[in-house]
Amino acid sequence: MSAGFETAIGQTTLQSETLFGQIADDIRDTGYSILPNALPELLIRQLLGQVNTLPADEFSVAGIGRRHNYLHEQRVRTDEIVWITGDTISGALWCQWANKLQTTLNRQLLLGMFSFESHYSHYAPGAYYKRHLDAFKGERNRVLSVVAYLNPDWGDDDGGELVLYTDAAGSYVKVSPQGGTLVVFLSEDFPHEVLPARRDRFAIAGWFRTNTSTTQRIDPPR
Ligand SMILES: O=C(O)CCC(=O)C(=O)O
Ligand SMILES: [Fe+2]
Repeated sequence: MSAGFETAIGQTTLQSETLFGQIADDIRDTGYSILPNALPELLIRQLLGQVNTLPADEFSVAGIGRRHNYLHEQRVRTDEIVWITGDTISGALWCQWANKLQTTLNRQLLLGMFSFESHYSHYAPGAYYKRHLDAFKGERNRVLSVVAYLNPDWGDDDGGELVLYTDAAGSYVKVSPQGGTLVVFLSEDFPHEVLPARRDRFAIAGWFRTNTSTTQRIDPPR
């Protein structure tokens, strides 16, 4: 590992503490946080580098729901995903970053987050994800959603915005999937959708979960 790399990581660690504090404040105040230029540039470069070298056959058509009720529902979403593991350098850096966020938010907000799962997503031109919730009330499963965008130079005409509905009256915030932008929100509280893009759109979607293990069933599955 070069000295430059270590320095870069050192710098991002300091910035991360400020950033994580900001996310905690936002979640406490409104339940969501939208921060442009939030992810360390080095991390974005690494993640985009990896997603761009993944062979096409590693992506699978995304489904709705988990395990037994896993459906391929063309009408709801048309993106393709690859689950992220810590087995690659970029995957490990991302999981390390998410882990630090988890620790800070657990300490400041007492959310009881226990594990993290995330995937790369690729939306080909025209692909979309219709309005949905990432978790259902009462399940206490996915607690917090995190979306990180990897697209350099995303233009106003490129589409592909995330629309986050912020109240029952239908107010919303539109977020451009510009590289480095981070969106964090309480999974049960914010319906959202992804509008069709005019160019390839790369992102990471991740979820912090609580531990709902019983003696019969180990959850979350790995
Ligand atoms: O890519 C995005 O902007 C959001 C993706 C999303 O909502 C999901 O994967 O559940
Ligand atoms: Fe979602």
